[in-house]
Amino acid sequence: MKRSACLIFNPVAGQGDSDQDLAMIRAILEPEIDLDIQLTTEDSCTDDLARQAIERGVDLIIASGGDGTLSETATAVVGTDVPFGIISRGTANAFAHALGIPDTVDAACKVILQGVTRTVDVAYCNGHPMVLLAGIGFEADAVERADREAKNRFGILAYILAGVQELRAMENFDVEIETEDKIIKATAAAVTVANAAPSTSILAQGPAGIIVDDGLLDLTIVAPANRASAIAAAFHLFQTASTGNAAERNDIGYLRAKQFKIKTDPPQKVVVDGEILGTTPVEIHCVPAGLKIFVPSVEEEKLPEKLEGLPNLIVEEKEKENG
Ligand SMILES: Nc1ncnc2c1ncn2[C@@H]1O[C@H](COP(=O)(O)OP(=O)(O)OP(=O)(O)O)[C@@H](O)[C@H]1O
Repeated sequence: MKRSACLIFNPVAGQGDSDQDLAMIRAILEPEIDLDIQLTTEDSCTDDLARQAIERGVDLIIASGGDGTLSETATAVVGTDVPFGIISRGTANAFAHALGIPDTVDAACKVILQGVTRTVDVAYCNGHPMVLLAGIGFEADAVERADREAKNRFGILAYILAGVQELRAMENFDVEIETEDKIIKATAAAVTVANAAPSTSILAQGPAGIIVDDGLLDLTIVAPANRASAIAAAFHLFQTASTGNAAERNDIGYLRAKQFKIKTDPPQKVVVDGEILGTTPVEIHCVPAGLKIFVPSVEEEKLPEKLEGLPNLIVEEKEKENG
């Protein structure tokens, strides 16, 4: 019997041709999966569409759109044991990048068909499910500035432009961070708590590598003294993300914990998985193994290899051993 899935599809996400994207998704998935296609509208509650489908007993939930659609759908799937498929068609595609899922429609569909799942941690921020990260201060303002119209016109540039604008108006705030075993007070320009993060979320990159199934959250504090230091700190974080070495500057701090209570003076905006959630204070705690997602099978990853050009080269493929 075919598996059943609810496909939640945002027809206005990203800059691609959504009719063509939907046709491709149907062509790849429908031979093996019965699709109940739900198109989102400007005012539809995407999470409710997913919740109702789960109540109807669908085998999987698939979301296709930008990070907004994916994060709203994820809130309904968290804690349900229903596997979640991601077909990313947005601007930044942070979900796909953070979770190691391809960001092209056909490759993402193939991952779902392969059926390999992985259980990852999630978190709750003031009771709201969070798969990626919470940004307090700087990042929150940058997200608010990258509006729909700008994203349509400039794509990923909209986020960068918004970030640069924000950098000019950077203001520090006092922060108190309480974990399960300590209280930290400092001055900061941005505080980011990540469960998972793509390397482009540079403000989350204090620690070397964020692990999505370790039962812990990674907090990064960025506290540059002036605009020049802010740019240098941003560049340093960009490097930590690309090299895998932890940050070493004095104006960057990081720690891991199961939970964080964060207060700021003055109150700061909070963005969770790309959407403005409200303002500080926040309480964020990790829920180990809270979400089951489709991921590429390990065999699919091409191991680095270069043999061409060796003298007298012969390569024979062996038959695959069982197990
Ligand atoms: N049919 C629709 N018409 C207009 N707006 C819609 C429609 N469906 C969803 N939306 C709006 O799209 C927003 C979510 O967009 P989403 O994040 O999926 O795409 P995006 O903005 O292109 O991606 P990214 O966040 O990566 O830039 C929601 O705010 C929702 O109100």
